[in-house]
Amino acid sequence: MIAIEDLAVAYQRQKQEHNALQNVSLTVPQGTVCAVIGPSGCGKSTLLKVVAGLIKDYTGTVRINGGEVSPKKLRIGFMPQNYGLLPWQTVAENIRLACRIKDGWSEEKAAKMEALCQKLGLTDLLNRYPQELSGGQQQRVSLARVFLLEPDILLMDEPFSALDAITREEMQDVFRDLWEEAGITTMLVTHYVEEALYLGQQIVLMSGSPGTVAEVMENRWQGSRQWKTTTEFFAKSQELKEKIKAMGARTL
Ligand SMILES: Nc1ncnc2c1ncn2[C@@H]1O[C@H](COP(=O)(O)OP(=O)(O)OP(=O)(O)O)[C@@H](O)[C@H]1O
Repeated sequence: MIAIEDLAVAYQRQKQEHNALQNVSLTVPQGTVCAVIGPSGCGKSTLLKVVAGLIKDYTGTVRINGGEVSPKKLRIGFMPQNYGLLPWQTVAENIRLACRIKDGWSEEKAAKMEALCQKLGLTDLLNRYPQELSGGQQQRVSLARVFLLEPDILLMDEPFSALDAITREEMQDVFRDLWEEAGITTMLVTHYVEEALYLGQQIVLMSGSPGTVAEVMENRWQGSRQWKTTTEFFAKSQELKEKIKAMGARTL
């Protein structure tokens, strides 16, 4: 579980403090996906960086499974928008990387990696380098790496936004299938309201600036392909887009 209470973050710019986040409180229950949406610059990435332990200078409390945010003690899976692959390492080396650092390598991990690669269609690409792959393939490598790690929490910062619409939807399904098996507590930052409505059990709408939680919605249809084709889904998407537009931002 991720529990955030009264979080505030300020950045220093030109010798002045600028509040990026203020009064942010939210809870992500164990084994659920929380989708965070909101206008550009409202502090979504800042929020993820705090939970990832990358930003330590904040006020308020952030607890993961009841304890402090400690990347040394916890397994934190982080998927950035640009996939975060090392260009000088092959696909296989990239997938093994996080596991090797955390646990060393084992036969069990090798078997799990083989199964994941088969599921993700990566078996024939293992000796290639990231720059020899399409965006969708790179995204699959990034997913294989993070699911092989079996993290305590998974943080995804606009993971599918660099992909074309068809590949993006395909990758949402791939993620949904992997997540359903692993049930990892996940925070997903996205610009796409449809993605939030498809993948998030909880949808957190943030407003800026400083960024704060404007609304929290429960979404009991999460993960349902059928829900994506309903007029209700379309209406809900429009409603969310209007809310974000009303905050003075463009959304997709
Ligand atoms: N390192 C930094 N130093 C100073 N200001 C920063 C820094 N990083 C972000 N900011 C500012 O903090 C605010 C929140 O930024 P953040 O990247 O968290 O927003 P975001 O909601 O993720 O934006 P986007 O949707 O465009 O990616 C913005 O006003 C941004 O300009």
